[in-house]
Amino acid sequence: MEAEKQSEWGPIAWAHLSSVRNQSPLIQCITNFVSMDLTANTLLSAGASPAMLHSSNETPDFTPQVHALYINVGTLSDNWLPAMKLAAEIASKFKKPWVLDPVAAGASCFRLKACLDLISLKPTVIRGNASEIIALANASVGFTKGVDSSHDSTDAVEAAKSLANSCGAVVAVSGAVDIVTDGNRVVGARNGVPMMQKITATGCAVTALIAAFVAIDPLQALEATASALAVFGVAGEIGMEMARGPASLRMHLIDSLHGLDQTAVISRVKITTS
Ligand SMILES: Nc1ncnc2c1ncn2[C@@H]1O[C@H](COP(=O)(O)OP(=O)(O)OP(=O)(O)O)[C@@H](O)[C@H]1O
Ligand SMILES: Cc1ncsc1CCO
Ligand SMILES: [Mg+2]
Repeated sequence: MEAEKQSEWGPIAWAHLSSVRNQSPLIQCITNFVSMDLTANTLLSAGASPAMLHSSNETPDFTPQVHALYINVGTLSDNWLPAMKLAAEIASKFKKPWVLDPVAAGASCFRLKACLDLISLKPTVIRGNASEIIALANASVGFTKGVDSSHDSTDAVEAAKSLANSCGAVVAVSGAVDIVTDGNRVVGARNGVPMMQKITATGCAVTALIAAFVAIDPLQALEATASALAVFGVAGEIGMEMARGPASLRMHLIDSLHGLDQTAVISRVKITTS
């Protein structure tokens, strides 16, 4: 599923979604309380199988069985961090892809250090908003308005490349244009609608979708990540045609993701290589 031309991205995204539907990868999610419902429903709608298991007592048995691990620090607390680190270590040991959502990375020293420690455990993909990626690349607090971004994704291209080069992960920055880089190649996905920012945890949910796409194509994490972001954006666009506001968009986005067909994906996916 190597991508060279813009016109090839629609079929690439469709191939990823089809594989997720056919293979139904098991995704362990250690995620925040706000996002659990939307995240699990997003994965189910896409055809994946979510499991919100986070106890360090069961991770040694469970993590080796999963197809990918998703870690999100949104409602981080002292006792969850060791469980996150243990799961990441086991995922790496068993060569399972794992994906990090560094929610509000720049909000506090505790959160920034937790994210940097997790990054040292070699995530396959990191997906954040622009302020989160800038905070990580600079290893400094600030740059953020809590969990929301105070930057555009295009402000974070160099930060994303620098972070990708320093840690070896594919780095994605969400926004009006979703940017994905492995430190060398940079692609932009232009799907989605601004109203998606008005539903809490859409970022968390799309990071889980990235984990499902990477689960079925772990050797091409950049292609899988860009495809997941574009597919989620297409579901948002189609959902917006029926929505009256954020609450109904949440419902229609999930319905649209479940119902996406080949024609819609191939005709709507807007990914460009810069
Ligand atoms: N202006 C925009 N136009 C189109 N789509 C957007 C826009 N801003 C964000 N999105 C989409 O909304 C989703 C969430 O991205 P966002 O950057 O808001 O994440 P986030 O800040 O991490 O969210 P959260 O913390 O609530 O999970 C992504 O799929 C992204 O592509
Ligand atoms: C609002 C909120 N606070 C911590 S996590 C979260 C969900 C969006 O990131
Ligand atoms: Mg977020």
